Amino acid sequence: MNEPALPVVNPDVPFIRITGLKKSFGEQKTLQGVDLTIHHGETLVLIGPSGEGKSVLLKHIIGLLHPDEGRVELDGVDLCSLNERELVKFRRRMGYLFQNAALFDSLTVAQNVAFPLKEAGVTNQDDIDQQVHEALELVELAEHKDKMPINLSGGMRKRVGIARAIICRPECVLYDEPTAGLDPIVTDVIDQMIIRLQKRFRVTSIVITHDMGSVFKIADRVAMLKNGVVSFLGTRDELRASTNPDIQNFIAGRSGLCA
Ligand SMILES: Nc1ncnc2c1ncn2[C@@H]1O[C@H](COP(=O)(O)OP(=O)(O)OP(=O)(O)O)[C@@H](O)[C@H]1O
Repeated sequence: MNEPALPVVNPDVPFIRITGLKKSFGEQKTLQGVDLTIHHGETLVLIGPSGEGKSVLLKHIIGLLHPDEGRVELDGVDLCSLNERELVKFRRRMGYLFQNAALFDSLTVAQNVAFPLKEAGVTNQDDIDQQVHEALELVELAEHKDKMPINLSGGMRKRVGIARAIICRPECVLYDEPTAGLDPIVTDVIDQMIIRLQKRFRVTSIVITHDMGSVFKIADRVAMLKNGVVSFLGTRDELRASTNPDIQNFIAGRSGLCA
C-alpha cells in the first residue's frame, strides 16, 4: 500500500472521548454511564461478559447509534451535533470490521474490498484496482481476489473484512471480534495484522475480543465493560496484576459456578 501521510498527532488531545454515555433498549439498560478516552495511535481492547454492550459501544463510536444521554466526541466534535451528510464524511475516517465480516455474498473478494471506495466516489477503475490490490496484499489475499466469499475460510473472510475496513485509509479501525471462531494460528495471523496496521499507519484501533491471548498480544490498554460501565481500565500489565475477582475470573475463564 502507498505510504499515506501519517496523521499529525497532539498527544495531549484525546482522539475519542466518551462521557456519561447511556443507552437503553426498551426496559433494558445496556450502557449506564460509560466514560472512556482513546488516544491517537493506541490499540484499546474492549473485554467483558457477553451481552454487556461492547458492540453497542462500538456502534456509538461510529455514529450508527445515538446516545440517550452523554457524548461521543471525535477530535473534540460531538457526533450528535453532526447532520447525516457530515456523519457520512466523518465515518470515512473510521473502518469497521463487523462481527461476522458481513461480506456481500454476491460480490467477489475484490468487489467487496472496493465497495467503500466506490461509496466514497472513486470512479477511476485503475485507481480502484491498484488500491484493492494493495489492501489485499496487506492481508495476504491478493491471489484470491476473484473468489466468491462462500469459497473462503472463516479466517480469510475476516481478512477480506479487514482489507475492506482499511481501503479508505482510515485513522481508526474498529474490530468487532476479529478472531472469534478461528484457530490459534489464524488468530495469530490476524493479531499480527492488527499490530502491523497500527505500527505502519499509526492507526488507532479499538478491538472487541474474548480471546485473552489476543488481549495480551495486541493491547496498549484494556477496558472492561461490566454492568453498563467501564469497570477496569489499564495496561496489559495492570490487567494481569489486577486483584479484582471479576478480572481474575475473566482472564482465567472461570464462571464462578460449581459443577
Ligand atoms: N438495536 C438493538 N435493539 C435492541 N436491543 C439491542 C440492540 N442492539 C443491541 N441490543 C442489546 O444490547 C445488549 C448488548 O448487546 P451487544 O451486542 O453490544 O453485546 P456484546 O457485549 O457485544 O456481546 P457479545 O460479547 O456476546 O458480542 C444485548 O442484550 C442486545 O440484545
